[in-house]
Order: sequence, then C-alpha cells, then structure tokens
Amino acid sequence: MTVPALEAEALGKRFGRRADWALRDCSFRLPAGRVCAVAGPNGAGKSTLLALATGLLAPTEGTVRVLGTDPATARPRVGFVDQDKPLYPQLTVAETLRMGADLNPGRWDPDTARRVVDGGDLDPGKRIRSLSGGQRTRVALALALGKRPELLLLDEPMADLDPLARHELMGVLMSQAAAHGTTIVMSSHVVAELEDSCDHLLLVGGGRVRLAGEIDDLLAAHTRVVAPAGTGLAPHEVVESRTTGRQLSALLRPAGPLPADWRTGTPSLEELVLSYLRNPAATAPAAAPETTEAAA
Ligand SMILES: Nc1ncnc2c1ncn2[C@@H]1O[C@H](COP(=O)(O)OP(=O)(O)OP(=O)(O)O)[C@@H](O)[C@H]1O
Repeated sequence: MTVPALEAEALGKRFGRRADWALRDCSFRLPAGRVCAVAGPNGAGKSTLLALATGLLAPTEGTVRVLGTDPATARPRVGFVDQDKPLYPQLTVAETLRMGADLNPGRWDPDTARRVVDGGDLDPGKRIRSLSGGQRTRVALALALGKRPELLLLDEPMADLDPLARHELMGVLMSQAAAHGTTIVMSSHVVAELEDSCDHLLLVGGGRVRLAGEIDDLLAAHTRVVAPAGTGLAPHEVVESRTTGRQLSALLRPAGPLPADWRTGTPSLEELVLSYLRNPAATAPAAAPETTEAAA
C-alpha cells in the first residue's frame, strides 16, 4: 500500500478549553496523487483542518500524518496558501520570488513560479502592498508551486480571482498535478467550481467529516428519485426527502434495485453536498479500501 498524502485519525481541535470543537472525530485517508476538494459551509472547520495538516496548529486530540510523517517533518515537501495569503508587503514581486528560491534550495522551480506570475501580467518590480487581492493570490500560488511541493494545501485559493484568472490558474494547478503527481487539497464554498477539477471530496460540516471518497464513487452510490407522494423508501438509505403536492423527491443510497416506475437520475456534486449539509443526521456511506475513508 502506498503512503497516503494525508491521514487523520480521530483528529480534533478546539481553541480553548471552554470553546466548542472546531473539528472533531475526524478520520480519513487521502491517497497520494489526488486532487481533493474540501467543501463545507462557513465555520465548518475547513481552515482548521488545513492548518493542522501544515503543523501551524497542534491537534487537541488525535493525529494527522502528512506524506507518511508528522506535519513539521513534512513541511519542506508541502506548499500552503493560507486564506489570508501572508506575504511581505514591502517586497516586490521579483524579490518575493527570489525569497522563495532562497528558502527552498535544491527544490525551487523558477520557470513554474514565473509562469504563474506572468499569467497575470504582473510587473515584477511592483511591491506586494500595491497589488490587488487577486494579484496577491497569484504571487502566493507562484511561491507555493515554485517549491515543487508533493502536497499542495490551498485554503480558498480562488475566492478573490476573476473568472478568467480562476480558469487559468486552475489549469496551471491541474497541469502541475498531472506532470509531477502533486496531491492538491483545496477548500472552497463553491462546490460547482470544483466538480470538473477534483477527483476526491472531503465534506466538512459542523466540525466533522460528513463525506469522504472518490467523487465518482460517491456520485455512483447515490440516486435522485421522484415517486408518488406517500411512497415508502425503505430499505434504501434516505439522505433527504421532500414532498411537494403529489410528488416525493429524494436523494437515496439504494440498498438494491429501485422500482421501475420511479424516475431516477444521478445527482450533481453540488446536489449531493447540499443534501448532506441540509441533513446533519444523514450518515456517510462506508468507504472503499485504499480511497479516502471517513469514519466521522
Ligand atoms: N484562532 C481561532 N480561535 C478561536 N476559534 C477559532 C479560531 N479559528 C477558527 N475558530 C473557530 O473554529 C470553527 C471552524 O473555523 P474554520 O475557520 O476552520 O472554518 P472554515 O470552514 O474554514 O470557515 P470559512 O469557510 O468561513 O473560512 C469556527 O467556529 C471558528 O469560529
């Protein structure tokens, strides 16, 4: 079995003894080489999970292993772009990239870093403090990618980019993943945006991992159905059901063949995610071995 890129075991974090848990009972395994979406609403625990993986936060309970070791040891092999994109405001773009090269001797890939910066027509002589939010994101991504990380952790990387820049930078990320087998983990609220790029999902809600696994497997395990109101849905696992007039609509995990007179369809990733988030009591499907496993 290959070493997972990220592995959490009963991981939990709370900020202070009396505080609520920001993240709790979080267990999953992300194989290397995947592009993984970390989705969930505001305050779900996405940033906390990424900060624990970088070692910037210490767990209150449980463990997280990164590239087969502890987060501090793995740090030289990990790139991280924080939601706040911390950069030195007084440095120019060129000086920032030089700093990236100095901090990563033997690993630094100047061509990739320059390609990311050039894609935004950024003047290398401009100071970081005079850049827009989206331009800073571009520099932060250039720094993280120039490091040639084996694992790239991105917290809301696309939030302040315009649609063109988003598309272009997503392309850069995907080509990096394909060329170097980089594992990418990126958080976002916009699930539809991740559907085309990501092959794995970690859905965090209320501080717990609600769903985890290969997106294709998760979608294939669920069916959208429309049946006459009052239809019994047993023995199927119901994630969500709603009756409007004479019609019952539901998202199920079928336990066997469905009646031929039900209308059925495969949900979109967004439908799946929203159904689980609207229904906190819905349980996750059992994970397949050697894919991301949730045991929340
Ligand atoms: N430094 C901190 N001190 C105290 N509480 C914190 C701290 N950081 C996060 N929290 C709390 O932990 C919980 C999870 O926050 P987190 O930032 O991980 O969520 P998130 O899913 O990234 O949210 P968003 O999508 O809004 O960025 C929230 O209730 C938040 O208030």
